[in-house]
Amino acid sequence: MDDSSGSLQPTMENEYTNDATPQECTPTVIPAEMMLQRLESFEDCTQIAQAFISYLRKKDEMDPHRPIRESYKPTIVQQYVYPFLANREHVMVRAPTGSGKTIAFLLPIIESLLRQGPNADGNPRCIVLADTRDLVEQHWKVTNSIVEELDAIGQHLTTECFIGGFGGSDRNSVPYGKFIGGRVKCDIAFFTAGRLAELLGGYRRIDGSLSPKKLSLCDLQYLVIDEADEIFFPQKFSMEIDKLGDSLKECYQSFVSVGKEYNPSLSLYSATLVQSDIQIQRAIEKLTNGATMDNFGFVALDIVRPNIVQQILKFDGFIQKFNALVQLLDRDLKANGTTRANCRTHEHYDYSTIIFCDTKSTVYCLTSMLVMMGFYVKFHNGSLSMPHRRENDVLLNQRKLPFLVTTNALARGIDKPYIKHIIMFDLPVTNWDAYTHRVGRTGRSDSIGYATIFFTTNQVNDQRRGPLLLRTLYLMKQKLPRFLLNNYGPSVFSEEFMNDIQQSEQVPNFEGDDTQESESSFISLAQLAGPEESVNADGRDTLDDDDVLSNMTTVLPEEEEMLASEQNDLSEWAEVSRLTETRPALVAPAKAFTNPATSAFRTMFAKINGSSNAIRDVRKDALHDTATGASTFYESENESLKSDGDLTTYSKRTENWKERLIPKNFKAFIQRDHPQREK
Ligand SMILES: Nc1ncnc2c1ncn2[C@@H]1O[C@H](COP(=O)(O)OP(=O)(O)OP(=O)(O)O)[C@@H](O)[C@H]1O
Repeated sequence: MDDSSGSLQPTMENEYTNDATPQECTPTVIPAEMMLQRLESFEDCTQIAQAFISYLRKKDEMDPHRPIRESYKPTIVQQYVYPFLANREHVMVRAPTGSGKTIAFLLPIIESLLRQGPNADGNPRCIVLADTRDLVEQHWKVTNSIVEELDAIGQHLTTECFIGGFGGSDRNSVPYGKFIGGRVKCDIAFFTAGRLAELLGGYRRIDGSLSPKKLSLCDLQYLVIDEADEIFFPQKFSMEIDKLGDSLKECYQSFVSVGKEYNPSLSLYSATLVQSDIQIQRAIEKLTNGATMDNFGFVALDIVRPNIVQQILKFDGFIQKFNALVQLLDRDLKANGTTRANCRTHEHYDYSTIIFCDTKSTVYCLTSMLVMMGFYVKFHNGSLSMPHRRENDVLLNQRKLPFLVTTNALARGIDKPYIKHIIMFDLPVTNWDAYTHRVGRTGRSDSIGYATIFFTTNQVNDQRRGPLLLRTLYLMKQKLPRFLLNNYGPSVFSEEFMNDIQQSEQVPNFEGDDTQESESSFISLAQLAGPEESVNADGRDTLDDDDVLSNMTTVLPEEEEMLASEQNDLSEWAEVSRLTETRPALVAPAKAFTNPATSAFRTMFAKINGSSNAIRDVRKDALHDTATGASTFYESENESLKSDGDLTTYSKRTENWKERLIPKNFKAFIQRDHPQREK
């Protein structure tokens, strides 16, 4: 035990203290007896420790960017979650991205299931739910790797993974999601929300039929919900969660009727989970047998991420953003020792980059444009078919892919080696939490990562995202750009804190520059982590439209085919528009061009093709000039939120976020000031 007085533990490497925090709160004191229970060493669960250590070592070997570890010990979140799950209690967990939440739940659950011996009826004893197919598949693969290690020491567990997305003939080629006697039979089952609801039976499918029941919850001991705040986000998976709640209630009732107890542990995880979130509270009511917040343990670590160096670049318009993107990608190629001309055939990428956009249409347009300019780039979004996702996955794992353009579909949970740079081409629109998750795709497990954030000055950013961004940077222990501080500081920080800053020569930079990596090959990117002027709206060191156009190369035929076939896959983007036969061909869904946000691209396409008439299926009223495109989009986005009646939800989320209390000294804390849950 580190502190028998039970006082707050500085559990992260973060000794920073500053009294003028945006909001003050007294962290909960950890009772001394609680501190005793944490798992300080893997060897404390001797039976299976070796399997986990061996898995972690192999994982580290796959990514040389990670720190070299002589020995392995549980991360902070793993230490504190362990006692809750070992005692099969309910727990909510908020811990930074890349801090090891997956092992935090797998370790105690696997240990407990192995200790109990074989499962007589074969129904799942643990269900793990996550928000995207990619993440569910990742959890399943991590578990299988550990199961393989366990097999080697004579310990056996079975797993199955159930996700959708394999339509038609693909379904038969999927080697998992197997049924035994028409039922789900395994120890640990992994689901997306839709597949789980479907397999619970009585779930209305798209064709109107009701699904047959293939899954029984009667042996369930653990229900794990990863990215819980996303799963419970209003209107996202509410039908699926209702279905799960109904099935659990049936079990509670049937057990009570025969005088037995049924009380599976519910555990929720996310880097942005908030205990006071009303959606979380409602979900708890649905998914437990009358449990309240008082019956939950709450493990909360702050989102400090000094190992992810974040730089904010400010722009006035869309074209400038694109110019900067091109420059950044060129620098990233240089850091990998290659150039645009050779990037398709480059042997191994030591640093891959993920570019986040807010809409599918921006993803399509950006991908098309970058391909035209000679970059080797693939795209991802929620509509992409599983075979194409798998293709991207393989390319990334083989280090063949330098750039992936995506929506939030890849924002959460994905843990890939070699992702070194995150570019946020758009800031998150509806849910600010996505910021934390997006930048968290790099800097995994204490490695160094870089994130470049594009900030466009417009009304919505001014009113909402500017302050949110400033606050988040502060909480993540990042450098605060002067322009954000001047514009939004007063609405985020106390007067006292602002005065301190104004008097200081330097903009606060809580870590200094020593977080920069020494690897010289990457220094070009690291150097960008300076002030916002590096690539900026002042025209210095940027290309103008004509430069951009002259830099374009013809789309390679196979790339064109790939884009066409991938887009043809997607029913909502089925209509593919080819702009010209003779000039550099561009393939993009016609619908993409009706989004004002992408009007800048459309204008460029028009230039390439000589005349805007060459663009088919473009609504005339959606045509904006490049300078106003982005701001019009943000205004219209605000309008559509209003007209959809979503504005209340949006502001509620925002307010909610503002209410989030971070301990005064940014130290990890654990809350356990409630009575033991009745067993
Ligand atoms: N005890 C440990 N020691 C060293 N590395 C670890 C340890 N536990 C987990 N890791 C590694 O840390 C990485 C991140 O873990 P994980 O994917 O569970 O993060 P996470 O907290 O779930 O992040 P996110 O919020 O993004 O989902 C993984 O590659 C994992 O192998």
